[in-house]
Amino acid sequence: MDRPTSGLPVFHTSGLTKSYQQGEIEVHALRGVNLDLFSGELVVMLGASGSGKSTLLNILGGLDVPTSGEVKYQDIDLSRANDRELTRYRRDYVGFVFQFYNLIPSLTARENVIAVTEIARNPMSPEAALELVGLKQRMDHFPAQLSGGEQQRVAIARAIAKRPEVLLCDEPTGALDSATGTLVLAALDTANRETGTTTVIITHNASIAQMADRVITLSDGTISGEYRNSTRQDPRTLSW
Ligand SMILES: Nc1ncnc2c1ncn2[C@@H]1O[C@H](COP(=O)(O)OP(=O)(O)OP(=O)(O)O)[C@@H](O)[C@H]1O
Repeated sequence: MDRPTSGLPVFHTSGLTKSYQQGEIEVHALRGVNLDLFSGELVVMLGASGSGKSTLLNILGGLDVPTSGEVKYQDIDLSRANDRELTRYRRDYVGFVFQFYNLIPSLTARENVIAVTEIARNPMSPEAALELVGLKQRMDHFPAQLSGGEQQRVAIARAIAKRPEVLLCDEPTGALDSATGTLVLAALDTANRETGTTTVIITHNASIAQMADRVITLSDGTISGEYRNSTRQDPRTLSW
């Protein structure tokens, strides 16, 4: 079933630009992005390599700041926030999932999640987070005893255990084969449905788009396309 989103934008960007100086050359990673993201929706962001996807995600997540333009999370102005405010924003509101899982090798799956829940304001239990991603039976395994897909699901459990308002995923299946990637996408789908966390997944892979409420395409630093799926497809039924 397609889950309606609330209609309230949680993120608002207008005229967002980001440039990097590389020696003599100025690289324009974002060239004026106008975007609203709505509470609870699952957005897939597509685009060729170099189109600006990671740059945009990093700005939404408070890991980077724009060169010009506006970016707001609710009433928090991320374009004007200082380092301390951005750190607090990330800690209190944002979960990240990256292509590489960044788990601590000497800690079990459960302990990797506990490392986050111990410092969160209103966490779910580590066991509940691991169960949500289908790893109930693997909680006491170390990363080296888990497959790539299982490690990524631990990383998702770690990201959602603090009940973030926003879950930002940069190529979460980039290092995985399609069967394993499907389980990771299913974990993200379940986490979004069950926790209501606004979710953005960036990918090169257009076949993932059918699992989204909304699909946004970036080309050359701007939004070149946007559509809403009439129904969200279960990622387990996607072929890619
Ligand atoms: N820290 C940086 N310094 C200089 N240039 C950068 C930096 N980060 C990104 N860029 C440049 O900005 C442009 C957009 O990069 P970005 O990583 O956002 O694209 P992307 O769509 O996520 O690409 P990919 O799919 O390959 O990860 C690219 O030309 C990239 O080389």
